[in-house]
Amino acid sequence: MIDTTKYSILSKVNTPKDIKTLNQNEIKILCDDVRAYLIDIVSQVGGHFGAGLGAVELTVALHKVFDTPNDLIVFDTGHQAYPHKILTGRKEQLHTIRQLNGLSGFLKRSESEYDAFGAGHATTSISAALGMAEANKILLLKKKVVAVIGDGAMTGGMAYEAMNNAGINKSNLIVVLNDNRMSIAPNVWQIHNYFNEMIAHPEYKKLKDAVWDLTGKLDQFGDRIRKAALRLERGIKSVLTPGMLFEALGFRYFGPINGHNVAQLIKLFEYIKDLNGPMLVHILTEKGKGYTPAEEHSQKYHAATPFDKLTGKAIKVSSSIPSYTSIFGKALVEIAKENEKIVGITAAMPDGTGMDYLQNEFPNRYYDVGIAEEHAVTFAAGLATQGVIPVVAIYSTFLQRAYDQIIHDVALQNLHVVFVLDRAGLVGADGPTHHGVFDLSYLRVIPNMVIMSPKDEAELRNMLFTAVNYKKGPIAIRYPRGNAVGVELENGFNEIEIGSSEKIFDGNDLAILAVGNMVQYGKKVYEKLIEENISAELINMRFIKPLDENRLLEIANKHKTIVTLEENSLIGGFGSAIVEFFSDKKLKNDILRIGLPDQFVDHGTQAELHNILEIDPQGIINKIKNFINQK
Ligand SMILES: Cc1ncc(C[n+]2csc(CCOP(=O)(O)OP(=O)(O)O)c2C)c(N)n1
Ligand SMILES: CC(=O)[C@@H](O)[C@H](O)COP(=O)(O)O
Ligand SMILES: [Mg+2]
Repeated sequence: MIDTTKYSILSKVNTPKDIKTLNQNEIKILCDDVRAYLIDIVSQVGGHFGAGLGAVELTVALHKVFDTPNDLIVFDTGHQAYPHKILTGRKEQLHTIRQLNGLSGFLKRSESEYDAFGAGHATTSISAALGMAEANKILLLKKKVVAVIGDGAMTGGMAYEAMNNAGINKSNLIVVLNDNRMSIAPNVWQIHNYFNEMIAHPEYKKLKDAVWDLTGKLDQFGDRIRKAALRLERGIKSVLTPGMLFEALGFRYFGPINGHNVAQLIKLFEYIKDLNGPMLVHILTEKGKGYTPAEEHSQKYHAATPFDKLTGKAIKVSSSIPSYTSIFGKALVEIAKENEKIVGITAAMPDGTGMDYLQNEFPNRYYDVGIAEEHAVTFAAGLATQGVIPVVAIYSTFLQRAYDQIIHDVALQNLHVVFVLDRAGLVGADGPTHHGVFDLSYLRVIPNMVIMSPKDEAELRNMLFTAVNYKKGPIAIRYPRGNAVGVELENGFNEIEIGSSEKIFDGNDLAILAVGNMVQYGKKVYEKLIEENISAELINMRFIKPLDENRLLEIANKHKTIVTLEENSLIGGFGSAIVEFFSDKKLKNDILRIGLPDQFVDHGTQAELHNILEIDPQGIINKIKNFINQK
């Protein structure tokens, strides 16, 4: 908890109405206070960092000029909204952010009337804001609507779908493009290259200088001509800069302007807020602005664990057990060394997915397509038609974006695409927008799809090797966020027979069928039940599709009670597959499905959430005992 009274102006600001009365100098101090407070809090509790630092002046200017919450500000993605939370009545709670029962790490309508639209996934803001702008027309409302979107989120196709629609409708909508040239990693936005080439182009420079010299010679007309020339230069720039792209989509383009000059931002927003039609304000900012380590290493400080404010060094020592992500990244390089047909694809998440290992080793076999998951999948399908083996690494939650592409472009054509779903299961602090809890359900219904989940990092390596060599169609591997188990890794790889399972422990009283990381909980449950003289046969099913049917028939004959364990929604997940199998075979066993309920799960640590949802060992045991004792 930080005492906010030490911030001279922020201590007097609780909601945007308190900003309206501040003068220009107090506004500047408020920006410094918000930045300092953000650094204080995130250094203590961790969270998203660089983006918020880069959005301080923008956020202050927006709440200064617009009448929020009546006027609507729609932040894209939401990780940059900590300054927004500080200025909209939540500064005292900021230290609870992303913690159980604390503030959400993103925008959440149920958390605040100032959060016009929920966020978490990128590139939704313009579409949502356009909906609000059109609602204004239909309901004869007078609300101003502003979308705030980063250059990374602008690599998502939905942004152009929305802008096209806004242009056609001539909607009253302001889009602020917060351009810091960064996504999480350096951004892959071709517009940046165009912009750089144009401004750097000698012809552009000659033209600009010629105009400037000309006005110098006509100095008897003094500044009037120079000002006209400046307008001309701006006109040329807006033709030659990204402005042309947005102007073509029907947006009036303003910029690029300095996104850290709060006075200039206020002046511009005051000038445009009552104009009609779609407008785009292009601001240039620095991710991590105001905190040197975050300015110098903005990819590293995109999100931070608690750190020493003076040195920037992380306080928590990381575990010696490797993450599943790093195991995947290293294994992919090992396998790619022996198979030149393999390429890796990420949707703007190279280090989050571990694809950065391939990027470093084989840069010309690595693709960062931007925040464009839909494109990533169909791009992979195109590669696969030519015999290339694409490994598409996309978080479980973000792969939801590309559902039709998986069905229509990959599975229907039975193309060999390897899907690697990191962050499968409950991810923890990022909460319901990021939990990867539906992939077993959404993939299992797709014909031709093979789905497997490793019990530990050694099995992950072999599953990746198996998937790359499968060749008969689409195949997916899913594993959780965080550290693996800490088992010994073998040298090389062993292919796993598709649809095969593995007996971990024998037992006579009941059978536990587990997939993925839940096998580890199954082991703990086995050990605790043995202490109570209950012997549970534990099977690592490995494949959610196809199922090991021979194993299931053997289990059905041997045990009356069967328990399934998965970290996925129970609806349509692994347990559902087992129930379907037993029903189709007219088998009369008692089946207890343990997994995630039909609800959105809030944020907290993974352990806290497992405990609350009773999918941790003790919760599983309680459920098994209750089930066995049921009449
Ligand atoms: C659909 C989707 N894919 C990936 C992500 C992961 N992600 C979160 S923030 C981010 C980069 C956003 O870059 P930008 O919009 O430029 O914002 P900045 O962090 O630079 O302020 C990415 C890729 C996401 N939130 N949503
Ligand atoms: C805002 C966003 O979507 C990403 O920053 C995400 O929070 C990353 O998740 P991990 O921390 O699990 O990589
Ligand atoms: Mg950016």
